[in-house]
Amino acid sequence: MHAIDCIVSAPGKAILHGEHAVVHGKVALAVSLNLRTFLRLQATSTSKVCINLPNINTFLSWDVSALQHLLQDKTIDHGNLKELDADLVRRLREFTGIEDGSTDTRSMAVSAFLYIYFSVFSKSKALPSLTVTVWSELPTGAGLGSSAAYCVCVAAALLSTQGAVSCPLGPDGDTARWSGEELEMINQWAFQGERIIHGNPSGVDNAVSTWGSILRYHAGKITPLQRVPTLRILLTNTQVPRSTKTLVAGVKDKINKFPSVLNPVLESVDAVSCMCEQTLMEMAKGSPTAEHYATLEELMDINQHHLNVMGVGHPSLDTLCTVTLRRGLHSKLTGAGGGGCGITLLRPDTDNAVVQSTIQDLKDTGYECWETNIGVPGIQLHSPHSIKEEVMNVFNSY
Ligand SMILES: Nc1ncnc2c1ncn2[C@@H]1O[C@H](COP(=O)(O)OP(=O)(O)O)[C@@H](O)[C@H]1O
Ligand SMILES: C[C@@](O)(CCOP(=O)(O)O)CC(=O)O
Ligand SMILES: [Mg+2]
Repeated sequence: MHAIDCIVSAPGKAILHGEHAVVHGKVALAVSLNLRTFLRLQATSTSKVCINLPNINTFLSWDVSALQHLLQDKTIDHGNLKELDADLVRRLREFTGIEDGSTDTRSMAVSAFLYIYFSVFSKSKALPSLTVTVWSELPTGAGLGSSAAYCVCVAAALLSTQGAVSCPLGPDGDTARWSGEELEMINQWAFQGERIIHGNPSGVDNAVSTWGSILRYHAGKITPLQRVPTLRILLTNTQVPRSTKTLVAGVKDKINKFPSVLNPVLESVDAVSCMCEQTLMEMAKGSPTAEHYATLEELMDINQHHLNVMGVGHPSLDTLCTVTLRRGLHSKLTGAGGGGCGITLLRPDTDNAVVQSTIQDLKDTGYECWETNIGVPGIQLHSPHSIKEEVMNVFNSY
């Protein structure tokens, strides 16, 4: 089979409320971020599948014939996106030598790519020869959904090149989006990749990366928030590395150990998400008041305490909260926690001098910090001339 060239990009996300609780069926609110992952797929005639992942210093290739061998006598149930195909996972492990439960960056990225590649192309007569290069503006493993943006890009590019979804870019178009039905398919395949990387993902990250904007996510149900006030958010990366898979597993262990203690905490997080949603809707209807912002700030403080109770806090995140509170600003971790990133809510009238001093305080602590834009579009298809020079330069160096 001959693949078709394409370039796609998908955004990262910040979870306003509900991380971890969402894995256990509670409500989460999440927003897309203006930091994107870009993927270029090139059809080749080298009889090889090559992946270039410069963010994680991984450059690998396999002979298509060896990959074809792995699929021998294997039937893949394409309709079953409810769970991972355990036999395919086992074959992949044997082929790559990656151990079960591995949480190292390279193993997870390679396994997720190969899993989606095999599943998508196993229907085709022959596996295609191609080169995939992925480069991201997102920090990897820092709570901003880089794994989901990666999986959404891989799923969209492979499904497009296979023909399972269209290539909606016209001859003169710069960027294009897929139909709702096609996005649903991309999202489901990306979720399979997230299962490899997160172990037991809720699906909120891949949903935001696929659809973009601001979403309420509850037990697989995705509801875009129609009207929200403009939110100003400061993002801080504590630079403390952590693994989502390990943190998610740790919360599950705690719930199993102390169900009567942890279940009410999850219920309370659910209430925080719902109250935040309600407040945002009220703010969008009329003119937002200082009281509305005070409520949003208090909810952030409460949820940060919940997350500490779940065991996903970190001294670096405590420092973030303390440093920002000295300037009157409220913060919480975002994503899986254990280090990684936090968000700080700014009011529309927060003085620029206060913002700049806070950013400086956090930089002095050794953190990266910047004001971000939220609510950007989800997965997109790009023409090569619409891609930023910086990204094209990365692509062209492989
Ligand atoms: N640009 C990228 N290139 C290759 N792998 C990536 C990229 N972005 C994310 N990943 C994969 O996702 C993993 C990080 O996922 P995770 O621990 O869920 O953190 P987060 O999603 O918060 O960034 C990395 O270890 C890697 O396997
Ligand atoms: C902790 C969790 O709620 C979000 C994880 O986000 P991230 O991988 O840390 O960006 C897990 C999930 O929803 O699958
Ligand atoms: Mg992730």
